[in-house]
Amino acid sequence: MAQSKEERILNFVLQNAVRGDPQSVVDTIDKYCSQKEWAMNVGDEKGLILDKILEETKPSVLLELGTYCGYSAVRTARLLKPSARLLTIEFNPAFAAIARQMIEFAGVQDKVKILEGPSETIIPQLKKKHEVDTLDFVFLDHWKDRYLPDTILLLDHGLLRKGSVILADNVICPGAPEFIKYIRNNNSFECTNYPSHVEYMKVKDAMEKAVFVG
Ligand SMILES: O=C(c1ccccc1)c1ccc(O)c(O)c1[N+](=O)[O-]
Ligand SMILES: [Mg+2]
Repeated sequence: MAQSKEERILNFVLQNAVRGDPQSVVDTIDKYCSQKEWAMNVGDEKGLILDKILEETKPSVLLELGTYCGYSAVRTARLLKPSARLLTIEFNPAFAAIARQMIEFAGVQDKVKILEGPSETIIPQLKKKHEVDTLDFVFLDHWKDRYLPDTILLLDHGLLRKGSVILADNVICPGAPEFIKYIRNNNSFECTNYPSHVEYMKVKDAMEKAVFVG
């Protein structure tokens, strides 16, 4: 059976990156996806914005929506303190299987747990089933029309606290207009926009940071 693009990305990493070295995994995925096949990783340019906000926030409990091949999970985990934990939700079982292998190869499996299934099902389970109190950091990078309903779910289930940071990818391309309209008009959030480009392309994109102020 023909290999999927995601399998080709994983195999390129297994053959070219250094086991246990998350930076080499990130760099190798960026090399493949910028030179061989485009893929929807947050990428090197927006990845530096993610890095900076993680280093400012120093989160202990993190949630990512949209694991894909595990690029941003590895990129995030490489910056976390040893006791920090990242929960990452992926709807697509094939992507989750690739990400699991990517995360294990990078050696960050002790910090990262993949939760397979729909975000609308898993978010309400975070407190009781996954022992989350509140989230310090949330990275939105899944279906763009889920950004707003899932943010509302996080609020409704008491998963945000004063200072919780939401970082959303792709608020220009493909775009998340309903999310942006809601979050920028809600006094419970302080928003900052970070202009950038779609990963591995010259097309304009941006990330939006929204800090929950209670
Ligand atoms: O929606 C797409 C998309 C649409 C069409 C074809 C390929 C990808 C996309 C593009 C860039 C992203 O950074 C990203 O996170 C996504 N996504 O699906 O979550
Ligand atoms: Mg994205």
